[in-house]
Amino acid sequence: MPSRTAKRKRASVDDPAVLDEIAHAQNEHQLFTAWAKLRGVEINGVEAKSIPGRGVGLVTTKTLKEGDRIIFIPEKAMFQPDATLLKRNHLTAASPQAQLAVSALCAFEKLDSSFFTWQEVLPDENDFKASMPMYWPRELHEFLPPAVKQPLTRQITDYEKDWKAVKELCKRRNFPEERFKYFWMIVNSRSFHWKPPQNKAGIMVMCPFIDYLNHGPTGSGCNVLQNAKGYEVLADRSYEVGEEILATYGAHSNDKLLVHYGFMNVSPTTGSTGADDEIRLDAILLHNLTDAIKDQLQDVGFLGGYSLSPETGEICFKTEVAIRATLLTANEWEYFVSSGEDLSEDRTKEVRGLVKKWLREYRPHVMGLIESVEGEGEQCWGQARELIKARWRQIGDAIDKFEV
Ligand SMILES: C[S@@+](CC[C@H](N)C(=O)[O-])C[C@H]1O[C@@H](n2cnc3c(N)ncnc32)[C@H](O)[C@@H]1O
Repeated sequence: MPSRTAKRKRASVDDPAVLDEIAHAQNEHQLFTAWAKLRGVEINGVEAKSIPGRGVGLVTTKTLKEGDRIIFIPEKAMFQPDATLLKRNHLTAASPQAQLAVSALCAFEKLDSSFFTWQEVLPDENDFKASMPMYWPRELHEFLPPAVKQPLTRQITDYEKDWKAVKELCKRRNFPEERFKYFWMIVNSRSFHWKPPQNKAGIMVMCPFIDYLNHGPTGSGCNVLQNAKGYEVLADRSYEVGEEILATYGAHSNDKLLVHYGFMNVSPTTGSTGADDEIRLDAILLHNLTDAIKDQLQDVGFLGGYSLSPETGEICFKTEVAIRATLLTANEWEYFVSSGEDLSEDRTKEVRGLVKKWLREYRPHVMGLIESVEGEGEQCWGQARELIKARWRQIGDAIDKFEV
């Protein structure tokens, strides 16, 4: 039988401790934390705090041991798509993101919304305009590296399809497109996948409080696990008081982090962009490969998807294959494709030498782009311009560091 203390951990509407927290809340984050507890969220030893350059994040208020449960979000505390609304408006076939975004829009924007306290701690449209490429004007998109443009184009296509699906409902309820777009972006940057028990279909949900967790690269985040009752966050190591707790959103490159979350991973001490980052080489390689070689690569599924790790200086296997296609005989090349090894002597140096030559030839283009982002045009969209320049500088640094 669970002990009384264990039972008391979950707050109820008349929990005096939580009511006291509400009465003494000094800011919107403390109020929201108490509100989340009333919805059933369990919080152990962390609080929401401003983190320079990261908005708000979760910081420990006591020492924690590895494996300690820091947060628990029961299913009932999650914000889920509104099945009735979706059915009535024939939106059950819309994308999971559209379903959750339009449900959140309708629930959060109601005059008597019970989500007001949550809304108060979410980023606003201006935050998104400053950081999310989807919000930037098309003229600025032109300056983005190709590896950012690619997921951005996909994101815009997905968004447009979702807007088309919900447009009628939004019109009927007098929600301008900007409000749907805002909730679409909220869902994009802070939702979770939830697989309800009893084999029901998986859905996208929003989880109050857990969505304060900022991202850390692979290996630096706490453990966010799903069980039959909800989501829990466990300490991945021991923590001292005042440390930020991170979660890993995925092993994403800075290109993807920028498009989907509006930031890039950079170590404040070393400037390193971390082991998850990669510099895409497609634009460079595809510019230099002949059409015949491209056809050859296409046949074996190796056309595109080339990358360089800025952390280790390694080039990916696809790049190795593509460059070897220009250097080896058909027999030697096929042997490498199937075994990952050179048939006779090791050609790695030659391969890297050619990559270095092509990277050097591309370098002035990087400089030129940094200068043109700075140059002409109005100086509005300042933060957007800084982000674009920062990514080009990271690409430039990786090129400069590349050794044969
Ligand atoms: C799930 S929310 C995390 C909470 C958020 N910081 C806030 O203030 O509400 C995700 C957003 O947090 C910010 N973020 C997360 N991790 C970050 C990091 N490592 N560096 C900078 N910003 C980060 C980005 O704006 C991202 O879109």
